[in-house]
Parts: sequence; C-alpha cells; structure tokens
Amino acid sequence: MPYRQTGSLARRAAAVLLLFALLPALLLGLALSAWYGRSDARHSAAMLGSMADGAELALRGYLARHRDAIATIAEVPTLRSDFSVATLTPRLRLLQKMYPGMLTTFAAAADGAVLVASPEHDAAGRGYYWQGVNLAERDYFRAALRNRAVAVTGLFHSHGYGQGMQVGIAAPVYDPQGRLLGVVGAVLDPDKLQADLGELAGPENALALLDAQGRVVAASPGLGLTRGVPAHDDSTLRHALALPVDHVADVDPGPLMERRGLREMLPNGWQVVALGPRQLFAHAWLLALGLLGLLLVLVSISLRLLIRGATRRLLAPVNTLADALARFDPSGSAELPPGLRAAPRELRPIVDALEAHAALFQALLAQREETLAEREHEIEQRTRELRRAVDALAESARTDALTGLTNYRGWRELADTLWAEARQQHGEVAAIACDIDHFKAYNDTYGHGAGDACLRRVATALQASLQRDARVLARSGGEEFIALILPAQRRHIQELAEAARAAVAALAIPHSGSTRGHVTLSLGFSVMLADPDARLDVLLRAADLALYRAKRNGRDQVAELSVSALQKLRNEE
Ligand SMILES: Nc1nc2c(ncn2[C@@H]2O[C@H](COP(=O)(O)OP(=O)(O)OP(=O)(O)O)[C@@H](O)[C@H]2O)c(=O)[nH]1
Repeated sequence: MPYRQTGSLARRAAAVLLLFALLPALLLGLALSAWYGRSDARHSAAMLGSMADGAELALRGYLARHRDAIATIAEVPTLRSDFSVATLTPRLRLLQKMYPGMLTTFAAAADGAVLVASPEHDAAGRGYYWQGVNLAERDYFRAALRNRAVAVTGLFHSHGYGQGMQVGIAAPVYDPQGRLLGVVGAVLDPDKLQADLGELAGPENALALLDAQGRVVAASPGLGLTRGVPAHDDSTLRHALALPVDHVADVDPGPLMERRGLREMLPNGWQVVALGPRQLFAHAWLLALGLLGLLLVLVSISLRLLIRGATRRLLAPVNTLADALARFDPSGSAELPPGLRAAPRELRPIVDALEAHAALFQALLAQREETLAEREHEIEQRTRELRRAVDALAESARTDALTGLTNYRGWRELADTLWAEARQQHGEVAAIACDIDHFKAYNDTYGHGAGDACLRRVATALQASLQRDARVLARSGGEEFIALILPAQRRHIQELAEAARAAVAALAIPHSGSTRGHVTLSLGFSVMLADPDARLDVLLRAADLALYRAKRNGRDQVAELSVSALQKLRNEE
C-alpha cells in the first residue's frame, strides 16, 4: 500500500493560513467599517447642510424678489401722492405680469378695505372676488402696519384665490407727509418654492420648509405632505423638529424610514428640515460581515484545495521515501532504491542518513555473518573433535587399557555380529579360551607391576600367533583371553591353539611358582556348527570347559571339549 500522507500537514497549514487570513481580514473589516461609518457621517452632514443652505437660498431669493417688487411699488411717488384705483390698477397689473409667482396683487385702504386686486377675476373666471373685502384682520395687512415696513407673513388660508395655503407680502404706503394711505401686497404661490426644493433635494433626499408656526410651507413630494399641515402631525417631521439645530442626527427610527436629518433656523423664524437616507451602517456591517464570511468560506475552500494539492506535491518525495523504505531490505543490499537518488535537496540529509545506516547495517551484517561462519567452523571442528573423543571413548570402552586388546565388552559385540554372519552361512565357529597359569603366584612373587608387564607380553604373543585366523581376540578378564575364529576347521584350531601355547612358553618369562620355571598358558577350545539352534554362549561355555580341562590336566597344554560333550552341553542348555 503506497504512502499517501497529506492530511495532518494540510490541516495544520490550512489552519495557520486561515488564522493569518482571518485576523487581518477581520481587522481590515473593522477598520473599513469604522472609516466607512465616519466618512458616511461626514458625507451626510455635508449633504444635508448644503441642501438646507440651498433651501434657505431658494427661500431668500423667492421672497426677496417679491418683497422688493412690493417695496418698489410702495415707494413709487405717484402712488404715494395718488393712492387711487386708477393709479394702482396698472401698477398691480404690471407686477402681476412680471412676477408670475404672485397669485394676486392687491391694494387696500388704511382701514383695510380692498381698493383693487389683480387679476380682476379669479382662475375660475369669477370676477372681483376682492370687491368689498376688508383686510384689516389679515396677517399681512396687520404685519405691514405694525412693522411700518414690508412684511412677509407666514402661511395663511386664502379665500381670495383658490383654497390652498399661501404666503402674503404687504408694504404700507405713506403720503409725502407721512400719513398712512394703505397697503399694497401680493399673495404668493408656494408651488414654485416647492418645485425648487424638489430639485434641490433630488430623488432620495427630502426638504421641508416650515413657517414660524411650524406649518409646512413647501416639502419635497417624497414626504407626501400637504402645505399648511402642522409639522408635528407628521411623524418624520416631528422627530426632525426635536433635533438640535445645526446637528445631523438620525430621525425616524422605524425600520423602513431610516434617515438622517438636519434642522436649521432661518433668519425670518422659519425652519428648514433636510432629510437624507441614512446610510445603513448596521446593514453595511451585516453586509460586510456576510461578504467577509463568504470570502472566508471561499478562501477556506480554496486554501484547503490549494494546500491539499500543494502538500500532496510537497509530500510526494516523502511518500516516495516512505514507499522506498517500506520496500527497502537492508539485509539484501545497502544500495537505496534509485528513486531516492533524485530526492529533493531538503530530503537529502534523510537519504544520506539512511544510506549511512544501511551501509553500517551491511557492515554489521557482514561482520555478524563472518563471526557466524567462524562460530560454525569452530562448532564443526569441536563436533569433529567431540565425535573423535566419543569414538575414542567408545573405542576405549571396548579396549583393554593394559594390553591394547579388545576388552570383553567390545569382543562380545563383535562376536555377536560374527556369530550372526556364521549362522547365515551355516559355517563352523571356534572359540579358544586362554588363561595364564599360576598367575596369582606370579603376582605374589614378582609384584603387580611385573604381572602387568607379563600380561602385556602374553597378549602380544597371542596376538602374533592368532592374528592370521582369529577374527577377534580379547582380554576377557584378569589373566584370561578369548579368541573367536571363523570359518574354523577343528584340526587347524588345534594347531593354532598349540602354536599360541608354544608362543607364550617361548617368551620364557621366568616364573618360580611354576613347575616349568617360566610362565605358561593353558588353552581350551571348541568348534561348533552355527546352525539355527546354535548359541554363542554355548560355544563359549564349551571353550571354558575345555580350558578347565586343560588346567585340570596339568596346565601348559591345549584341551578340546569333545563333540559328544559339546552335544550334551547343547542339550543341557
Ligand atoms: N598383575 C596383575 N594381576 C592380575 C590382573 N588381573 C588378575 N590378576 C591376578 O591374577 C591372579 C589369578 O589367580 P587365580 O585365579 O587364583 O589363578 P592362578 O593363580 O593363575 O591359578 P590357575 O589359574 O589355577 O593356574 C590373581 O591373583 C589376580 O590378582 C592384572 O591385571 N594384573
């Protein structure tokens, strides 16, 4: 299974990068939001201030023109000396033509009685609406008289021209002696003002002009206000009127009409209220956060994909290294797989270390193998030695240490094998038992050491004389020897035994305890057919009996157990 490790490193790298991306993004978001909020507030203040200034200018211009016109009329010398319908009528008509904003122009006597009004009929064609009307109680009349100067009134409800609310301008007219002759004036149409305010406000903003009594003189159409309505009747304006003068602040906390407002007092006691859409700071925040979140999710996904791909590419050499290591068998070769030779520089130390370790491992392995071979050789040698020692031990277990002949144990093993062969071949087997005569006496006379030497010489003599025929000769115990001969012929065995006896006698080992004066040997033999019923023990017993007979007959002689005696013995057995 090839190594495909990417997860851990990719996760850690993604987490780190995300952390590094997240924190700066959050800080940037906060900074942007704060900057945006401040600049938004500044922008709102500037925009609303210029709207309010514009509204004031529009009002000033609008009123100033008409007021100046009325003042001019009031100051005309002919009028001041001849305050009559004939003089007034053309003047008022001229004014009417020059100033379309004037709904009507009028002149009233000092007691308020209307002398003349222009146009002479109303818009519906009804004539002389002003005829018989007394203006004594009208604001603009009273204001003009009270101020003794041109006066601009607040809104009033006009019965003289239409049903709307109008603004009146009136100027007192005095004769050259300073006596009050009456009043000239005009009723103005605020629609023009309203149109100007609409243009000033634009589609998103709103302007409202309020008279000194707080009634709406003109308002942007978007506000949906009726002229003359007290501003407090409208919730938006009610909040706007509560604003401190010249301060930009939020009005209308309702969710659908979030605006900022600026209230300004005009010199004539009127007020202008400028409203602009409140930049939805909170919403901008949410939007910014949402965008930031989305950005982070996208960044996160991209980073994960990017880092996954990058780490896969980055870890490819590591995976190759791991694969190669999994396949690498340092016991086979110290050579690293060839792919590792092309490992990137960063992994070279690892590859070098691996190579060094592999070489070290190989050296150790070779050393161990050498040691092992040495040990094996040593063990082989030891085993051989041990085997030799065991063989020697076995040999010594079968050898008589004194004479070097086979001992009885070894002799018996060999004899059993030979006996089995002879039985297969139905051959004749002979056993010769030998015993040194008066050996006790010899020992006693010459000492045990001399006895040993005697034993060795007798054994050598026996070996020499029986060597040719005896398949096995052994020292069967003490001063006794035994030989097994096959195939055997009775006569030949007789001769052989005799030769052995003579060989010992020929040694001429002095023996004072012997009647012969030297060491002699008695021998007994028996020859037996190794038929299926025959047993080696019977043969040996027969040889022993024959030896016993030789001893009994005077020693230094050879005796045989006769065939009949042997048969008897076999039967007994
Ligand atoms: N020096 C020596 N003497 C041995 C050894 N083995 C047996 N003998 C002696 O051989 C003697 C055998 O004596 P006996 O069995 O009495 O026989 P003998 O004296 O030879 O008498 P006959 O056999 O009847 O002639 C004993 O005295 C044993 O101590 C040996 O390895 N070395």
